[in-house]
Amino acid sequence: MLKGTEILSCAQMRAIESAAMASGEVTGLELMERAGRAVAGQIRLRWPKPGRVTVLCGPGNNGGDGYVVARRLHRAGWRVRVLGLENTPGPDAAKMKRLWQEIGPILPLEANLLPTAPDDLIVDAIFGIGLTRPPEDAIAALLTQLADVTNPLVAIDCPSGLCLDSGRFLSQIAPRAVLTITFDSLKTGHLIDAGLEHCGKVIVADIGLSHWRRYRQATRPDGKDVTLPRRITSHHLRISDLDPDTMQQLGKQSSAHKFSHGHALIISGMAPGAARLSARAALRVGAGLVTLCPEEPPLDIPTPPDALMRRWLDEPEDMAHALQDTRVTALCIGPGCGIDRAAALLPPALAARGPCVLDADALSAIAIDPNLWDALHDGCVLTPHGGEFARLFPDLTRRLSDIPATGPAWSRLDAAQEAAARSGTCLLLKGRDTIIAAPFEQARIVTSLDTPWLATAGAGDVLAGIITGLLARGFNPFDAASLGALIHAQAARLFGPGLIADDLPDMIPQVFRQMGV
Ligand SMILES: NC(=O)C1=CN([C@@H]2O[C@H](COP(=O)(O)OP(=O)(O)OC[C@H]3O[C@@H](n4cnc5c(N)ncnc54)[C@H](O)[C@@H]3O)[C@@H](O)[C@H]2O)[C@@H](O)CC1
Ligand SMILES: [K+]
Repeated sequence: MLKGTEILSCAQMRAIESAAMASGEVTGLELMERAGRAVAGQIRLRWPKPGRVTVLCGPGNNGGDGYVVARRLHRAGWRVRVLGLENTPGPDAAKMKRLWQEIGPILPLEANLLPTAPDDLIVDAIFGIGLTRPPEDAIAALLTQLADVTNPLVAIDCPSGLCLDSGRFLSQIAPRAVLTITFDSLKTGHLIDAGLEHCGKVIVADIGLSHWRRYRQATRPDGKDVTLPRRITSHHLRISDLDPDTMQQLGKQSSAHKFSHGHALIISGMAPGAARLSARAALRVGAGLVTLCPEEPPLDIPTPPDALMRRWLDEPEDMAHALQDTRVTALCIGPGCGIDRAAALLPPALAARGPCVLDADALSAIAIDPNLWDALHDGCVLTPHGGEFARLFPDLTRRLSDIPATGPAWSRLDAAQEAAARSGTCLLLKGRDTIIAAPFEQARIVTSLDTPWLATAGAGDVLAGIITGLLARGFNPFDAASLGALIHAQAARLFGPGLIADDLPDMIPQVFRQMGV
């Protein structure tokens, strides 16, 4: 079963930590020592020669981790400066602070004391998952300055000011880390919105909590009650997460024939190149047959690929007629279609209630016609980019653009999940942090920060085609959309610079080979 790596919310992380401590098998102090040890270890791995480091320690346990890092780097021969706060932190952090004070002083946590030498490392241990409101006064000034420094910045749990539930900054200006070390699991904010860009490389350190992540009993056998972690609701999906069943399903069996892999119809319209890109992608991803459906009679169209079939589809009745063929297993409407043509063809297309990708002009048509909206069903996959999402869900987009005053801030993940619930369809919100949400399902995130060349005309048409091809082959909408996003990003990654949308479908065989399909 397609799954991915669990992502936790901050509340889930806290619940797991509480469950671990309530068990009596580990203390908060021990967890803090493990966390600090993991961070110091990662720093020494990447900067093997001891240098100079300034550790910025905030008011809570994130700061406590910072004091552990300071102690451990000092022990490893680093020249360590610590900037911290006077107010007494919680008991564990206070203990770690005292242990550091036996080694060295604590300077005030002020912007003017940031290092001036450009090579000095900075460890950001000001705020982690405990940030609940925008930083103020001296800390706000320090974060502003921190956003400007060019020194390598290592963040403990996250760059300070980031809301780890939403990936949005509660501070006005955000520091940018080269390396972030987080604990036990990724949090949503590492993967979406500004967090994706500002965390740098994210390392997940195992601090021995995984047992309690799976823990589901309210009372342990020894009679102790523990706080239950809430259900895991989202996953990060990467090529390495694919399971043998999915890979087998992506492959083709020697006994199968073309109809075993479905038949996709791709509606073409005023910009036929877009639909051809979708159709080519649907073929490459393994649909048995793909038919391009233009509005003019396709008497003599010499455009490749020759493997494409063509069928004239003009009036709504033509669509209804085409969908009576039970061998048609998926439909794609939107790329280059034209809003009027999409609006005319959508009623019979949706009435057939088969698997269907709705992209581009189909989304614009749905945004202005409540009847089309009402006809959506759970076989549909909506694939909006930010602008199309804003037309479909203006209120959700407004919430995303409001400056958050408290954490957890409303996130792109929240928006995609709410949109999927409202529409009753699977929804794929495109971006470098593509979010795939389906009603009553866990959401998935596919990241592609390292594929800037995907920002090119036609890339979305290819994605729509890949998903349509996978739907045609029998993948359910949630899996088809998730795998589609994954294959699409990997195709761009493998091609690299110079990519145009036409290249993407032809990279799919290489993606499959790399996956081991
Ligand atoms: N969850 C876990 O399993 C573990 C967490 N650890 C660390 O503990 C951190 C969480 O610690 P805390 O809960 O103490 O929270 P933080 O250390 O992230 O934040 C410190 C405190 O600052 C206060 N605060 C929030 N917003 C503020 C603002 N704008 N201005 C001033 N003060 C503000 C809050 O009261 C919060 O408790 C994690 O990020 C991680 O670094 C580790 O020590 C070990 C294990
Ligand atoms: K931090």
